[in-house]
Amino acid sequence: MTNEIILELKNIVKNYDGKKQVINNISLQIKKGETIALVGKSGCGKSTLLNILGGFECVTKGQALFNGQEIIKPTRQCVMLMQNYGLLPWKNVRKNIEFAFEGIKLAQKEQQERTDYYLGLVNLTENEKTMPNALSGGMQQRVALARALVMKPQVLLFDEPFAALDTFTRYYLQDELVKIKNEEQTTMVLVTHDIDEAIYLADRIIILNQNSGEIQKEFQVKLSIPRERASADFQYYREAIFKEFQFTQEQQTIEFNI
Ligand SMILES: Nc1ncnc2c1ncn2[C@@H]1O[C@H](COP(=O)(O)OP(=O)(O)OP(=O)(O)O)[C@@H](O)[C@H]1O
Repeated sequence: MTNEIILELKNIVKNYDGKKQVINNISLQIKKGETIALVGKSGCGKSTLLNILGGFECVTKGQALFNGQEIIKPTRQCVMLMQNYGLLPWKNVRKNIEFAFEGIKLAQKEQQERTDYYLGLVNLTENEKTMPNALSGGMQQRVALARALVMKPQVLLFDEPFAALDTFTRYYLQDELVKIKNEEQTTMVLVTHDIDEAIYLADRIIILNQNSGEIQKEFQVKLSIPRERASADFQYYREAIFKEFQFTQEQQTIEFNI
């Protein structure tokens, strides 16, 4: 991670159709190479914040900047990976990855080399001719990851990337992300409901508050990489984050006593 700021939110406010503010005066600076996890209860605005960073939503007030420039539309420098992978079912793995080169001028040789490299990085070299419907969910997500990486983006945005996968596939893909982070120094912002995933991957965890639309708390995760899920230090962060959620629960009115 460097000290250079790559993404910056300056006092942003977001409301849809003039309704309640989903995001209320959030400011955030993200450094080049940093991994940020956005967590919070359902509806607190995590995806909205990610969509603003990706250029899919505009802010109502304030500024969202990428390398100092206002974010106005999605670009190949800041790529979003969705939960549903978005693969083209009629193209094999290799062709799905190469699809990323559509519309850009890049020498054939460079396209081939990049595709080979990232197929290897996500461990899919042997499956390059396989069609998406013959791949497991985890493999499909790895294809989507490789397709994003061949563009050599500066930022990867993930909206609950592994939520649909079983626990062990999720662990495996989390390790893939750690590997990519080490090898590519890509800045990553991920929305997740999984506290362990946040602690395992992030340099910083941002908890958004559902009621106020503000940042409720920030945790700097000062654990060395690779992280040990069963370690006492890991548990320390789990407890601290769970406490944060319980704390807000105590503020709510209890509707049922069973
Ligand atoms: N395009 C939209 N138009 C109107 N309202 C929207 C739109 N997108 C999101 N919202 C509303 O904004 C609020 C925040 O939604 P958002 O999807 O950002 O939350 P989230 O924290 O990602 O939720 P979840 O964890 O359930 O995915 C919700 O109340 C949602 O209904």
